[in-house]
Amino acid sequence: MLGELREKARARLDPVHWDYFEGGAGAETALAENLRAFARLALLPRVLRGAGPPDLAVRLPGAPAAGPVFVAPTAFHTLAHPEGERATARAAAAADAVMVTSMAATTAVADVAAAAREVRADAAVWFQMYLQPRAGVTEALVRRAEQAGCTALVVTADSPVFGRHSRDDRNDFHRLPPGHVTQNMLGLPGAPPGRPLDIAMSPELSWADLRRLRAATGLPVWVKGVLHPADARLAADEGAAGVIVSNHGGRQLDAVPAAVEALPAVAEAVGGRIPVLLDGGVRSGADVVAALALGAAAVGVGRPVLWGLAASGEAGVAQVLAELTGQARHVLTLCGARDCRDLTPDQVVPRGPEGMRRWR
Ligand SMILES: Cc1cc2nc3c(=O)[nH]c(=O)nc-3n(C[C@H](O)[C@H](O)[C@H](O)COP(=O)(O)O)c2cc1C
Ligand SMILES: CC(C)CC(=O)C(=O)O
Repeated sequence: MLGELREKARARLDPVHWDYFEGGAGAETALAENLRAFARLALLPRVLRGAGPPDLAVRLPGAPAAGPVFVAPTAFHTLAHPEGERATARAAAAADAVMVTSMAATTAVADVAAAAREVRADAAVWFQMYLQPRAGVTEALVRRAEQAGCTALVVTADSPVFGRHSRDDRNDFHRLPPGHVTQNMLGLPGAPPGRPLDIAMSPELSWADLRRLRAATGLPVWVKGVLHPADARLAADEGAAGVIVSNHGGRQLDAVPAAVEALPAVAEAVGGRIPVLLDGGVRSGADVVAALALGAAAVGVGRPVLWGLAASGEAGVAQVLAELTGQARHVLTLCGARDCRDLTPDQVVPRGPEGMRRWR
């Protein structure tokens, strides 16, 4: 089903925009590995545990009762569908999925949050941001997110520079076509009148900037793009609400491991002090359950949401979230789990003859 939506999206989209959504950095090794790494994993169910139908609700800072699948932040949804992020937000709210809206969204955060709340008064919308070096910009964005009613901030830390997306270079796709605007970037300090401020990436950022952000807001602050266990430990020390293990869908450093391969060491380093989320390559309920068993509290999906949106707007995103959540429920039941936390890392083994080695 996801495959069908993907093909429908490909057929509908301008090939240049398809390449932007679908592509990765460099040779697209990390992008491919995100999928291959899940394919290399098998699940070991437990039996006769009297578990009953699983309870899928997860409890996170900024989302007290959401499903285990969230919408990872992706830019430029109006390129996929005229209703853009509003359609995504409505589908996410209806599915109890946290929507992380991007600072590079083509709909203002206030409008994204309002669309979600039309569907559910307590819908969780989080705001993703790249900390901005220009004075006052980050603060202004934080105020907008707070005023919009966002319940958490997500700081993307894996982007000290823009990733080099080979397909975008080939297509010379480096700015939005007329009619599409990064609405969050309008009217900020330094923005040209009537035009959005360019998003800046800065290699100068440090934990001190995260500290400043935390001092400037009462919202929980997640750190996205953590792969090294030592950084996960630092994030916990620094008071982050949680970390998101992610290689940015293979769009930043191409030499990194698959997200799910980085997850176990991060979960171990954090030792339950803060929740760990994961995104990158999640395409099935079995992928969701494998990540939960390896220590994720919930998992994000990026491209599948864009496929749904491009294929059929809000209904397409709803289909993607329903499919993944429905599969996850089925797989949890087959694994004998009561809920999303009732799984252990020993229930995930490598596929192939080596998989069961530890029990021999
Ligand atoms: C088209 C596209 C745009 C993205 N834009 C952002 C963004 O604005 N901010 C961000 O933190 N991550 C961004 N990401 C990364 C996603 O949040 C997420 O890490 C990734 O898509 C997960 O992998 P998946 O697409 O395999 O599910 C983007 C990813 C894609 C595919
Ligand atoms: C506007 C970009 C910075 C969005 C992004 O993070 C990406 O395309 O991966």
